[in-house]
Amino acid sequence: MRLIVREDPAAVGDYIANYIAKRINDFVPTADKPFVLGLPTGSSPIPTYKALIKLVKAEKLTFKHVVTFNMDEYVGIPREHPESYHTFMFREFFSHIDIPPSQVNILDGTVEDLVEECNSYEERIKAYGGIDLFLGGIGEDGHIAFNEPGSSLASRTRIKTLAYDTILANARFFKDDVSAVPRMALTVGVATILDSREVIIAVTGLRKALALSKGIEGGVNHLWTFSALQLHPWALIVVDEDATSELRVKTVKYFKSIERVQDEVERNQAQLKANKILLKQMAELE
Ligand SMILES: N[C@@H]1[C@@H](O)[C@H](O)[C@@H](COP(=O)(O)O)O[C@@H]1O
Repeated sequence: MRLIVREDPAAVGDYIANYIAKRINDFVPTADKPFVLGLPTGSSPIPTYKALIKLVKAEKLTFKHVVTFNMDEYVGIPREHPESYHTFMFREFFSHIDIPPSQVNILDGTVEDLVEECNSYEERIKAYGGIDLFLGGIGEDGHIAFNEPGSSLASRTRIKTLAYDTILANARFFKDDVSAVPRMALTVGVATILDSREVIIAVTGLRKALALSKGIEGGVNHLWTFSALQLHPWALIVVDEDATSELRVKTVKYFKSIERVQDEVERNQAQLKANKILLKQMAELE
């Protein structure tokens, strides 16, 4: 696991957007071999979406050959509802980039057979060869997607009853009317996320500080489902300064030193490469 600390949510968004853009561009996706990207809703990924939109508008990135799978969706509110995750994704992201809507996958919480919807979602992910990179956020209680405290760490896409904490936290999107917040959701499981080749989590703000420390400094624990990422070989957590408030100074220093050393290694490698090119040019001149 790596932890990257940036000053504020905007800097977190820029870092993640550039990281994702590099991954997609290096992958060189085609129609036959698309890049498969997992995506979240919530306020945490908004700066990332804004920065990705800028990259697309500057023609430094295209989503033409990217297929997306969203983490979750409420049960029982229509897709057109202003607070459905379907509406959120098109409003905040998809309608501003060049992704063909047919390449967007979002769970449908309005179908009659919800179990079948969840099972076929897993099948669709498998049919694409799995998710290359899953971007996520976390709840204040450390949940990832809608894997509420106590969720199985081996869980797959399924129906979940929301925790009261989550209902209260999400009431802000429903004019603070707690009774209007759906009680259930469809969500990818912890194991679905762990299966992806790479996971990036954005954590910003003081209210996420306790969850961040539990997830990073505590053990793997189903009460803080985000902590399961400790089992992932390629997990990157990108946070702002406020979110580090509950971490030990030593933890923050440790992860900052890793980034510093890595930057040094990359600089040295770039210098070595430049030296080699120079030597080759000199040899050709002789
Ligand atoms: N299902 C979503 C999660 O995927 C998201 O991570 C969380 C945090 O949202 P925010 O980023 O707005 O704090 O909200 C919901 O519970």
